[in-house]
Amino acid sequence: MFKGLVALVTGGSSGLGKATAELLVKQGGRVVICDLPSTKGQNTAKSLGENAVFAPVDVTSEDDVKEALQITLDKFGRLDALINCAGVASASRVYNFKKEQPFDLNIFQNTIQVNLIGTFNVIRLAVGLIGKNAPDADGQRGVVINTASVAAFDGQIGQAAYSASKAGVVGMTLPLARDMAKQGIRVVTIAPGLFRTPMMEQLPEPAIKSLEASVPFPSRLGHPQEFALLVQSIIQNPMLNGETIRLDGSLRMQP
Ligand SMILES: CC(=O)CC(=O)SCCNC(=O)CCNC(=O)[C@H](O)C(C)(C)COP(=O)(O)OP(=O)(O)OC[C@H]1O[C@@H](n2cnc3c(N)ncnc32)[C@H](O)[C@@H]1OP(=O)(O)O
Ligand SMILES: NC(=O)C1=CN([C@@H]2O[C@H](COP(=O)(O)OP(=O)(O)OC[C@H]3O[C@@H](n4cnc5c(N)ncnc54)[C@H](O)[C@@H]3O)[C@@H](O)[C@H]2O)C=CC1
Repeated sequence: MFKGLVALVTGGSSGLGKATAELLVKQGGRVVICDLPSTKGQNTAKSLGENAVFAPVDVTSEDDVKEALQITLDKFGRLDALINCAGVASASRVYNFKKEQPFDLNIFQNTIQVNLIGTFNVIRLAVGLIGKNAPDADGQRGVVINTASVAAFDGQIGQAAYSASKAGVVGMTLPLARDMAKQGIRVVTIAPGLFRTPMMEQLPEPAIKSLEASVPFPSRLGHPQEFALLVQSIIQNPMLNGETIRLDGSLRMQP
Protein backbone atom coordinates (compact mmCIF):
# COMPACT_ATOMS: atom_id res chain seq x y z
CA MET A 1 0.00 0.00 0.00
CA PHE A 2 2.78 2.46 0.93
CA LYS A 3 5.55 1.10 -1.28
CA GLY A 4 8.15 3.83 -1.73
CA LEU A 5 6.66 6.14 0.90
CA VAL A 6 9.18 7.61 3.38
CA ALA A 7 7.87 8.82 6.74
CA LEU A 8 9.53 10.50 9.68
CA VAL A 9 7.81 9.69 12.98
CA THR A 10 8.70 11.68 16.10
CA GLY A 11 8.13 9.96 19.42
CA GLY A 12 8.47 6.83 17.30
CA SER A 13 9.98 4.58 19.93
CA SER A 14 6.92 4.40 22.17
CA GLY A 15 3.13 4.28 22.24
CA LEU A 16 1.25 5.90 19.37
CA GLY A 17 4.40 6.77 17.39
CA LYS A 18 5.78 3.24 17.64
CA ALA A 19 2.49 1.68 16.50
CA THR A 20 2.46 4.12 13.57
CA ALA A 21 6.02 3.26 12.54
CA GLU A 22 5.18 -0.46 12.75
CA LEU A 23 2.05 -0.13 10.60
CA LEU A 24 3.75 2.02 7.95
CA VAL A 25 6.60 -0.48 7.56
CA LYS A 26 4.11 -3.37 7.46
CA GLN A 27 2.33 -1.59 4.60
CA GLY A 28 5.56 -1.26 2.61
CA GLY A 29 6.73 2.18 3.76
CA ARG A 30 10.13 3.22 5.08
CA VAL A 31 10.39 5.00 8.39
CA VAL A 32 12.78 7.26 10.27
CA ILE A 33 12.09 6.82 13.96
CA CYS A 34 12.96 10.03 15.81
CA ASP A 35 13.07 10.00 19.57
CA LEU A 36 15.25 11.01 22.50
CA PRO A 37 18.64 9.23 22.56
CA SER A 38 17.74 7.77 25.97
CA THR A 39 14.84 5.73 24.50
CA LYS A 40 14.73 2.28 22.92
CA GLY A 41 14.38 3.78 19.44
CA GLN A 42 17.42 1.91 18.16
CA ASN A 43 15.84 -1.44 19.16
CA THR A 44 12.49 -0.47 17.67
CA ALA A 45 14.16 0.40 14.36
CA LYS A 46 16.17 -2.84 14.39
CA SER A 47 13.04 -4.89 15.01
CA LEU A 48 11.50 -3.38 11.86
CA GLY A 49 14.41 -4.36 9.60
CA GLU A 50 16.09 -2.45 6.81
CA ASN A 51 13.09 -0.21 6.14
CA ALA A 52 13.51 1.60 9.44
CA VAL A 53 16.27 3.70 10.91
CA PHE A 54 16.62 5.44 14.27
CA ALA A 55 17.58 9.11 14.52
CA PRO A 56 18.26 10.42 18.03
CA VAL A 57 16.30 13.67 18.23
CA ASP A 58 15.08 16.15 20.79
CA VAL A 59 12.26 17.78 18.83
CA THR A 60 13.04 21.16 20.39
CA SER A 61 16.55 21.19 18.89
CA GLU A 62 17.14 22.63 15.41
CA ASP A 63 20.46 20.77 15.08
CA ASP A 64 18.94 17.40 16.03
CA VAL A 65 16.10 17.76 13.54
CA LYS A 66 18.45 18.84 10.74
CA GLU A 67 20.63 15.80 11.49
CA ALA A 68 17.56 13.53 11.32
CA LEU A 69 16.60 15.00 7.95
CA GLN A 70 20.13 14.32 6.69
CA ILE A 71 19.82 10.71 7.90
CA THR A 72 16.47 10.52 6.05
CA LEU A 73 18.08 11.75 2.82
CA ASP A 74 21.15 9.53 3.14
CA LYS A 75 19.19 6.38 3.93
CA PHE A 76 15.99 6.78 1.90
CA GLY A 77 16.58 9.76 -0.45
CA ARG A 78 13.29 11.59 0.15
CA LEU A 79 10.55 12.43 2.66
CA ASP A 80 6.80 12.11 2.01
CA ALA A 81 5.13 12.17 5.41
CA LEU A 82 5.93 13.72 8.77
CA ILE A 83 4.05 12.28 11.74
CA ASN A 84 4.52 14.25 14.96
CA CYS A 85 3.84 12.06 17.99
CA ALA A 86 6.52 13.24 20.44
CA GLY A 87 4.93 14.71 23.54
CA VAL A 88 4.97 15.01 27.31
CA ALA A 89 2.14 15.20 29.85
CA SER A 90 1.97 17.27 33.02
CA ALA A 91 -0.61 17.58 35.80
CA SER A 92 -0.69 20.40 38.31
CA ARG A 93 -3.27 22.89 39.55
CA VAL A 94 -2.61 26.54 38.74
CA TYR A 95 -2.35 27.26 42.49
CA ASN A 96 -2.22 25.00 45.53
CA PHE A 97 -4.20 27.04 48.04
CA LYS A 98 -3.23 24.76 50.93
CA LYS A 99 0.49 25.06 50.39
CA GLU A 100 0.21 28.57 48.90
CA GLN A 101 2.21 27.33 45.96
CA PRO A 102 1.75 28.56 42.40
CA PHE A 103 2.15 26.29 39.37
CA ASP A 104 5.85 25.70 38.63
CA LEU A 105 6.50 27.87 35.57
CA ASN A 106 9.27 25.53 34.39
CA ILE A 107 6.71 22.74 34.00
CA PHE A 108 4.41 25.01 32.02
CA GLN A 109 7.26 26.16 29.78
CA ASN A 110 8.61 22.64 29.20
CA THR A 111 5.18 21.30 28.25
CA ILE A 112 4.69 24.10 25.70
CA GLN A 113 8.30 23.75 24.54
CA VAL A 114 8.02 20.06 23.68
CA ASN A 115 4.39 19.68 22.60
CA LEU A 116 3.85 22.93 20.71
CA ILE A 117 7.21 24.49 19.86
CA GLY A 118 8.82 21.07 19.28
CA THR A 119 6.03 20.09 16.87
CA PHE A 120 6.37 23.39 15.00
CA ASN A 121 10.17 23.09 14.95
CA VAL A 122 10.04 19.72 13.19
CA ILE A 123 7.38 20.90 10.75
CA ARG A 124 9.23 24.08 9.74
CA LEU A 125 12.43 22.13 9.01
CA ALA A 126 10.94 18.97 7.47
CA VAL A 127 8.58 20.55 4.94
CA GLY A 128 11.55 21.94 3.01
CA LEU A 129 12.47 18.36 2.18
CA ILE A 130 8.88 17.28 1.45
CA GLY A 131 8.56 20.29 -0.88
CA LYS A 132 11.36 18.91 -3.07
CA ASN A 133 9.16 15.97 -4.16
CA ALA A 134 7.67 16.05 -7.63
CA PRO A 135 3.91 16.59 -7.31
CA ASP A 136 1.61 13.62 -7.99
CA ALA A 137 -1.30 13.81 -10.49
CA ASP A 138 -3.31 15.74 -7.88
CA GLY A 139 -0.48 18.24 -7.25
CA GLN A 140 0.33 16.66 -3.87
CA ARG A 141 3.87 16.52 -2.53
CA GLY A 142 3.29 15.13 0.94
CA VAL A 143 1.53 15.33 4.28
CA VAL A 144 2.13 16.46 7.87
CA ILE A 145 0.16 14.73 10.64
CA ASN A 146 0.22 16.15 14.18
CA THR A 147 -0.96 14.74 17.48
CA ALA A 148 -3.00 17.01 19.74
CA SER A 149 -5.39 15.58 22.36
CA VAL A 150 -9.02 15.85 23.37
CA ALA A 151 -7.52 17.85 26.26
CA ALA A 152 -7.16 20.67 23.73
CA PHE A 153 -10.95 21.00 24.00
CA ASP A 154 -11.97 19.54 27.37
CA GLY A 155 -8.90 19.61 29.59
CA GLN A 156 -9.32 18.36 33.15
CA ILE A 157 -8.27 19.92 36.44
CA GLY A 158 -4.49 20.14 36.38
CA GLN A 159 -4.20 20.17 32.59
CA ALA A 160 -3.74 23.91 31.94
CA ALA A 161 -0.23 23.48 30.52
CA TYR A 162 -0.97 20.29 28.57
CA SER A 163 -4.26 21.61 27.18
CA ALA A 164 -2.68 24.93 26.17
CA SER A 165 0.11 23.10 24.34
CA LYS A 166 -2.33 20.85 22.47
CA ALA A 167 -4.76 23.69 21.70
CA GLY A 168 -1.76 25.41 20.09
CA VAL A 169 -1.27 22.42 17.82
CA VAL A 170 -4.97 22.49 16.89
CA GLY A 171 -4.77 26.24 16.28
CA MET A 172 -1.84 26.10 13.91
CA THR A 173 -3.28 23.27 11.79
CA LEU A 174 -5.39 25.41 9.44
CA PRO A 175 -2.87 28.24 8.91
CA LEU A 176 -0.12 25.70 8.22
CA ALA A 177 -2.35 23.93 5.68
CA ARG A 178 -3.08 27.29 4.06
CA ASP A 179 0.63 28.22 4.10
CA MET A 180 1.56 25.13 2.15
CA ALA A 181 -1.46 24.66 -0.11
CA LYS A 182 0.45 25.95 -3.14
CA GLN A 183 3.16 23.34 -2.56
CA GLY A 184 0.57 20.57 -2.24
CA ILE A 185 1.54 19.69 1.33
CA ARG A 186 -1.42 18.79 3.56
CA VAL A 187 -1.58 19.29 7.34
CA VAL A 188 -3.96 17.25 9.49
CA THR A 189 -4.09 16.88 13.29
CA ILE A 190 -5.41 13.94 15.28
CA ALA A 191 -6.87 14.64 18.72
CA PRO A 192 -6.79 11.26 20.48
CA GLY A 193 -8.94 10.46 23.48
CA LEU A 194 -7.49 7.79 25.77
CA PHE A 195 -5.00 5.24 24.44
CA ARG A 196 -3.13 2.56 26.35
CA THR A 197 0.48 3.71 26.08
CA PRO A 198 3.32 4.28 28.55
CA MET A 199 2.11 7.90 28.92
CA MET A 200 -1.36 6.80 29.99
CA GLU A 201 0.06 4.03 32.17
CA GLN A 202 1.72 6.70 34.36
CA LEU A 203 -1.74 7.32 35.81
CA PRO A 204 -2.80 5.16 38.76
CA GLU A 205 -4.90 2.13 37.65
CA PRO A 206 -8.09 3.41 39.43
CA ALA A 207 -7.77 6.68 37.46
CA ILE A 208 -7.38 4.69 34.23
CA LYS A 209 -10.42 2.56 35.10
CA SER A 210 -12.56 5.62 35.79
CA LEU A 211 -11.41 7.33 32.58
CA GLU A 212 -12.14 4.14 30.62
CA ALA A 213 -15.65 3.98 32.05
CA SER A 214 -16.26 7.54 30.87
CA VAL A 215 -15.81 6.61 27.20
CA PRO A 216 -19.32 6.02 25.75
CA PHE A 217 -18.29 3.45 23.11
CA PRO A 218 -16.10 1.52 22.93
CA SER A 219 -15.81 1.87 26.69
CA ARG A 220 -12.09 1.12 26.92
CA LEU A 221 -8.72 2.68 26.19
CA GLY A 222 -7.87 2.78 22.51
CA HIS A 223 -5.24 0.48 21.08
CA PRO A 224 -2.24 2.37 19.64
CA GLN A 225 -2.85 0.44 16.38
CA GLU A 226 -6.21 2.25 16.08
CA PHE A 227 -4.34 5.57 16.08
CA ALA A 228 -2.02 4.20 13.40
CA LEU A 229 -5.04 3.23 11.28
CA LEU A 230 -6.16 6.86 11.22
CA VAL A 231 -2.66 7.96 10.21
CA GLN A 232 -2.86 5.47 7.34
CA SER A 233 -6.23 6.81 6.30
CA ILE A 234 -5.07 10.45 6.40
CA ILE A 235 -2.06 9.63 4.22
CA GLN A 236 -4.34 7.89 1.71
CA ASN A 237 -7.09 10.53 1.51
CA PRO A 238 -6.05 13.72 -0.31
CA MET A 239 -9.23 15.61 0.65
CA LEU A 240 -8.33 15.60 4.34
CA ASN A 241 -6.55 18.89 5.00
CA GLY A 242 -6.46 21.71 7.55
CA GLU A 243 -8.60 19.77 10.02
CA THR A 244 -8.37 18.27 13.50
CA ILE A 245 -10.02 14.86 13.87
CA ARG A 246 -11.06 13.59 17.30
CA LEU A 247 -10.38 9.87 17.76
CA ASP A 248 -12.06 9.28 21.08
CA GLY A 249 -15.08 6.90 21.14
CA SER A 250 -17.19 10.06 21.65
CA LEU A 251 -15.48 10.81 25.00
CA ARG A 252 -15.97 14.28 26.47
CA MET A 253 -13.68 14.43 29.50
CA GLN A 254 -15.24 15.52 32.80
CA PRO A 255 -13.53 18.11 35.05
C1 LIG B 1 -2.84 12.06 27.70
C2 LIG B 1 -3.99 12.66 27.03
O1 LIG B 1 -3.84 13.48 26.13
C3 LIG B 1 -5.34 12.24 27.41
C4 LIG B 1 -5.73 12.82 28.71
O2 LIG B 1 -5.80 14.02 28.83
S1 LIG B 1 -6.09 11.72 29.91
C5 LIG B 1 -6.64 12.69 31.26
C6 LIG B 1 -5.50 12.98 32.11
N1 LIG B 1 -6.00 13.71 33.25
C7 LIG B 1 -5.15 14.15 34.13
O3 LIG B 1 -3.96 13.94 33.99
C8 LIG B 1 -5.75 14.90 35.28
C9 LIG B 1 -4.72 15.77 35.87
N2 LIG B 1 -5.15 16.18 37.20
C10 LIG B 1 -4.73 15.55 38.34
O4 LIG B 1 -4.03 14.56 38.32
C11 LIG B 1 -5.16 16.15 39.66
O5 LIG B 1 -6.35 16.88 39.46
C12 LIG B 1 -4.09 17.07 40.27
C13 LIG B 1 -2.86 16.24 40.59
C14 LIG B 1 -3.71 18.18 39.29
C15 LIG B 1 -4.62 17.70 41.49
O6 LIG B 1 -5.10 16.68 42.38
P1 LIG B 1 -5.46 17.01 43.87
O7 LIG B 1 -6.07 15.80 44.44
O8 LIG B 1 -6.24 18.25 43.94
O9 LIG B 1 -4.04 17.13 44.54
P2 LIG B 1 -3.27 18.40 45.06
O10 LIG B 1 -3.16 19.43 44.00
O11 LIG B 1 -2.03 17.92 45.72
O12 LIG B 1 -4.22 18.98 46.14
C16 LIG B 1 -4.18 18.52 47.41
C17 LIG B 1 -5.30 19.18 48.17
O13 LIG B 1 -5.42 20.62 47.87
C18 LIG B 1 -6.69 20.92 47.30
N3 LIG B 1 -6.51 21.87 46.23
C19 LIG B 1 -5.37 22.15 45.59
N4 LIG B 1 -5.57 23.09 44.68
C20 LIG B 1 -6.88 23.39 44.72
C21 LIG B 1 -7.72 24.27 43.99
N5 LIG B 1 -7.25 25.02 42.98
N6 LIG B 1 -9.04 24.32 44.29
C22 LIG B 1 -9.53 23.55 45.27
N7 LIG B 1 -8.77 22.70 45.99
C23 LIG B 1 -7.48 22.63 45.71
C24 LIG B 1 -7.16 19.56 46.79
O14 LIG B 1 -8.58 19.49 46.69
C25 LIG B 1 -6.65 18.64 47.84
O15 LIG B 1 -7.41 18.80 49.01
P3 LIG B 1 -7.74 17.54 49.99
O16 LIG B 1 -6.43 16.86 50.24
O17 LIG B 1 -8.28 18.20 51.19
O18 LIG B 1 -8.72 16.72 49.22
N1 LIG C 1 -1.92 8.04 25.19
C1 LIG C 1 -2.96 8.84 25.13
O1 LIG C 1 -4.04 8.53 25.64
C2 LIG C 1 -2.87 10.15 24.42
C3 LIG C 1 -1.70 10.64 23.91
N2 LIG C 1 -1.70 11.85 23.25
C4 LIG C 1 -0.50 12.38 22.64
O2 LIG C 1 0.03 11.41 21.76
C5 LIG C 1 1.44 11.57 21.64
C6 LIG C 1 2.10 10.23 21.88
O3 LIG C 1 1.85 9.88 23.22
P1 LIG C 1 1.97 8.39 23.78
O4 LIG C 1 2.40 7.49 22.72
O5 LIG C 1 0.76 8.14 24.54
O6 LIG C 1 3.13 8.63 24.85
P2 LIG C 1 4.53 7.92 25.07
O7 LIG C 1 5.07 8.53 26.30
O8 LIG C 1 4.38 6.46 24.98
O9 LIG C 1 5.39 8.40 23.80
C7 LIG C 1 5.82 9.71 23.66
C8 LIG C 1 7.19 9.68 23.03
O10 LIG C 1 7.62 11.04 22.84
C9 LIG C 1 9.00 11.08 23.13
N3 LIG C 1 9.43 12.44 23.48
C10 LIG C 1 9.12 13.16 24.57
N4 LIG C 1 9.77 14.33 24.55
C11 LIG C 1 10.50 14.35 23.42
C12 LIG C 1 11.40 15.28 22.84
N5 LIG C 1 11.67 16.45 23.43
N6 LIG C 1 11.98 14.97 21.66
C13 LIG C 1 11.71 13.79 21.06
N7 LIG C 1 10.89 12.87 21.55
C14 LIG C 1 10.29 13.15 22.72
C15 LIG C 1 9.16 10.14 24.31
O11 LIG C 1 10.51 9.75 24.47
C16 LIG C 1 8.24 9.00 23.93
O12 LIG C 1 8.93 8.00 23.21
C17 LIG C 1 1.82 12.65 22.64
O13 LIG C 1 1.95 13.87 21.95
C18 LIG C 1 0.63 12.69 23.59
O14 LIG C 1 0.50 13.95 24.19
C19 LIG C 1 -2.84 12.57 23.10
C20 LIG C 1 -4.01 12.14 23.61
C21 LIG C 1 -4.14 10.89 24.30
